[in-house]
Amino acid sequence: MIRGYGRQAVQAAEGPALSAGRPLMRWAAGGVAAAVRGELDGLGVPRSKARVLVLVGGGNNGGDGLFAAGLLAERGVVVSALLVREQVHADGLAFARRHGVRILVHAPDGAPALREEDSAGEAHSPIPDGVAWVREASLAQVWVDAMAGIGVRGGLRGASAAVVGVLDRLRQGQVRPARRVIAVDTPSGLSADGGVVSGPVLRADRTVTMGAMKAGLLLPPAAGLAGRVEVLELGLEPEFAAQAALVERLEAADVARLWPVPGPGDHKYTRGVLGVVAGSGTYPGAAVLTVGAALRTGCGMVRYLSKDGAVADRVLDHYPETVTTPGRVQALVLGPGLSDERDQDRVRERLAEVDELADAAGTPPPALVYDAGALSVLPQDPQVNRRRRAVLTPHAGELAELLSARGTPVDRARVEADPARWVRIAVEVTGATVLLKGAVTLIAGPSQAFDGGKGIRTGEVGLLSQADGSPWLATAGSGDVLAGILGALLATSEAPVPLLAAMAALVHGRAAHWANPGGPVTPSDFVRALPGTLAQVLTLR
Ligand SMILES: NC(=O)C1=CN([C@@H]2O[C@H](COP(=O)(O)OP(=O)(O)OC[C@H]3O[C@@H](n4cnc5c(N)ncnc54)[C@H](O)[C@@H]3O)[C@@H](O)[C@H]2O)[C@@H](O)CC1
Ligand SMILES: [K+]
Repeated sequence: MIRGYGRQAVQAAEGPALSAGRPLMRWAAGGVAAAVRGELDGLGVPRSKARVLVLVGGGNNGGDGLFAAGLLAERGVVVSALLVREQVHADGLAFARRHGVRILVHAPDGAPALREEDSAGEAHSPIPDGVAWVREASLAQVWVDAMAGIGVRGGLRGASAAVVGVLDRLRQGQVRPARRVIAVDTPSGLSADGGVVSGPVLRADRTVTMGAMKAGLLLPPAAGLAGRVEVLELGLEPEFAAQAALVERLEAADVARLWPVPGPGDHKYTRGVLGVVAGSGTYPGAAVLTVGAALRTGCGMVRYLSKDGAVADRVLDHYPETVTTPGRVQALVLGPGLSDERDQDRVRERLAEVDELADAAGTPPPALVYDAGALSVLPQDPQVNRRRRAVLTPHAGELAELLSARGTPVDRARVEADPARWVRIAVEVTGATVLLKGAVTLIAGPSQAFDGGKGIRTGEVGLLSQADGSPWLATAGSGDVLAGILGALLATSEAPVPLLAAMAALVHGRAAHWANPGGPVTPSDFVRALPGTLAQVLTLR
């Protein structure tokens, strides 16, 4: 489980360590310098030709950058530090100077002039705007962004913002992409607390974050600017364990631990039966994908309940193990491949039938996945949805539509600008668990949905963020597969619904990768890859 912390928690965790005199900044700088050396090696740059530009802000983030600059220069790398503030970390600056880092000073906010220090760091010779540091930037194979970390307030302004603008233009104009950007702690300008991007940010290839993962690095859209994120723990694990996280992310080992693996005493009914109401004359393939995904995720039985004979025949052609007679189910997937009003009537009818069967047997009504065409038939009463373990699987556009139809007007762009906020609002408005699909999938659930669950002490935060799939996953039919995986999990496990949704997202993303690592995949490919993916994940149990 990866836990993402906000600024307050980081400060609370670091405070005692700093008071105890632990040299956190030196360790942090050591990690940054190692990451820079790793990137230079990856680019095949010999140490004698290596050039690095470090962007230095006025706080401790800049301090990390200055110490890292000194450590690199000590090893023979040509390092320039561009100070975007007049006052920077004094010890860091002294250290950098001592090791021969070239110091360039950006003038105060807004002013165009730049100056360069002489080797003693005393006399400053004015130099024309854009000459020294832009030349250095274009020569450097690695840029290190240490302008601001968790101490940033609002979007980048002044010299920092201007520097990002220049570097972005420089990067765009270059044919040769052989350069890496490493962000220190966070890409400067991003908040540790959330995923909103409120100003210019230098997109990083890699972020070395200090002490623990920051919530903002797990949340879109900010997460998309951080590149590969690695945590430098700095021995602060016990301190962070005592802090509250803002968001969580399941890893494969968590999924393995939580997965409903059948025991010797199980039979098809104890394992769980899933009903599927999906597919139509217009989109028959959705039924095949949803049923296939559910079967290959593993449940006792899948009942295909849509009463469209032609679609049912197609499903049976692909999966003869599908049962097409009505009967009791523990979970129901509603909506993939359904679109018009007639389809929605069908959803209501099938749901009523299934509920009647459960009622007659005195068993709880099935848990529900509302996907695509079924989102519009979700009951208005949040209590109803909460009670019956309902989960919605919209993308941003569908979420905006759903909220707008329920008296909370919002459009797709606003959802995409702050999905963590809107997914929580959607939980409040609907009472359901909401899985918001995207490059990063966010899951939020009503607090009750996290309760109990066989002593599972994960998922307490109420917000989960999964980034398991590659952009190749964004293809028609991908959501039908996710709905099938999730349905199978809901039918077979009583774990808290948000955890099941996060598990489904992880397995979905991994199966797509497993089907064809690094290349294009079709949903049919990743349905086929599901059993192998799961077997691999379960080795971590
Ligand atoms: N607390 C600690 O001892 C440790 C902190 N570390 C580093 O210290 C950082 C936190 O340091 P600080 O609290 O000093 O804060 P930061 O250095 O993250 O941010 C403060 C700096 O950003 C500038 N700034 C703030 N908002 C801005 C805006 N909108 N536009 C432009 N500039 C802006 C400030 O003027 C100041 O120069 C962490 O992110 C991490 O990199 C590490 O050295 C590990 C140990
Ligand atoms: K930074």
